[in-house]
Amino acid sequence: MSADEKIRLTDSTLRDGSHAMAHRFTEGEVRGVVHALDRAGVEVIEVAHGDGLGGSSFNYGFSLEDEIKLIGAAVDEAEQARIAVLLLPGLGTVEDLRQAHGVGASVARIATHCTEADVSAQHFAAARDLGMETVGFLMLSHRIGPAELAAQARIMVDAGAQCVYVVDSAGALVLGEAQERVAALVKEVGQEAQVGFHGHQNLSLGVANSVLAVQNGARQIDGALCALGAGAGNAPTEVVAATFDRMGIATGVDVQGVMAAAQDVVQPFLPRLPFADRSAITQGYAGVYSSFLLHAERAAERYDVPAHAILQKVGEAGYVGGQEDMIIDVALQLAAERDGAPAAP
Ligand SMILES: C[C@H](O)CC(=O)C(=O)O
Ligand SMILES: [Mn+2]
Repeated sequence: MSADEKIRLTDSTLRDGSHAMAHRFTEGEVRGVVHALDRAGVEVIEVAHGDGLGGSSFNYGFSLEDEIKLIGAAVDEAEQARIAVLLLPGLGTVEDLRQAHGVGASVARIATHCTEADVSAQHFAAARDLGMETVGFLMLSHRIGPAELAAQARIMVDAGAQCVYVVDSAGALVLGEAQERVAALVKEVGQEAQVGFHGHQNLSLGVANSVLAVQNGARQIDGALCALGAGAGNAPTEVVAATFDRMGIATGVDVQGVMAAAQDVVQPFLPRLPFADRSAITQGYAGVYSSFLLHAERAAERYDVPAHAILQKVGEAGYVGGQEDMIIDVALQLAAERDGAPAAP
């Protein structure tokens, strides 16, 4: 990496943080966060339902406010930052992408399970036709090895992705595991596209893994203010910015500005600070999708079984995003075992 090369930080407080907020962001909160991040020099700010465009539903949780309205408000508030949206093919549609683009979103992040990059082709093509910048998101990247993951990144780049992310959705990658995956992607697609890293804090390694990602060639890194994100949260943007600055890794971000944004803008509206409690640690330990946390907590309360026990079983079963209903199934099985009833077939 040359000394004048900058690492681009994308802040996902207003998208991944939507999980931790049970998708209850108000327009005022969105405007406040975008204003602070934009003035601090963060180049890309992601805004959407936690599960991406079209996520507001019974299965994933209803948004308080219409996401297209929130995206439009973010665009209106930003002076230099570009507004990104996330889209999971099958959950969000090309029409959702058009609407987001229509109100000014200019970066399309298309997310698939790490083995299913092929379902993203139509969405990358649509995003490129709209003139949007394209980013691929390989979720639950710990589930497959570096070579297989690089092959999936190749599919996304051939479909039109300009950057592909190693997405540690479960916060399960431990240091070298993150590093190897990033290096494999850089080797496979580095001539044509950038590589990014999206870390979660379930094992408290989001920041360390982000540093290793940069040292292995990643050029885009995600964070969220106050770590606001699913599970124990994301790598905190303000900590990533401060750490990178200490290491001489240029981001163009004003460290004092993002620290102030976290403490003065985000912290006051948080229902709870993201925290590596037993459930969130279990997510990292057992490799569970971070956004399953609130679903597991609700099922735990309803069926009077521990959330961490549900998450452990969910990890053993290998469920992926979109299988939120299986959390109820697992909770019912645990309740039946507790009551001495025969387990369901
Ligand atoms: C839809 C997920 O929340 C995307 C993400 O941020 C992750 O997998 O991590
Ligand atoms: Mn995430």
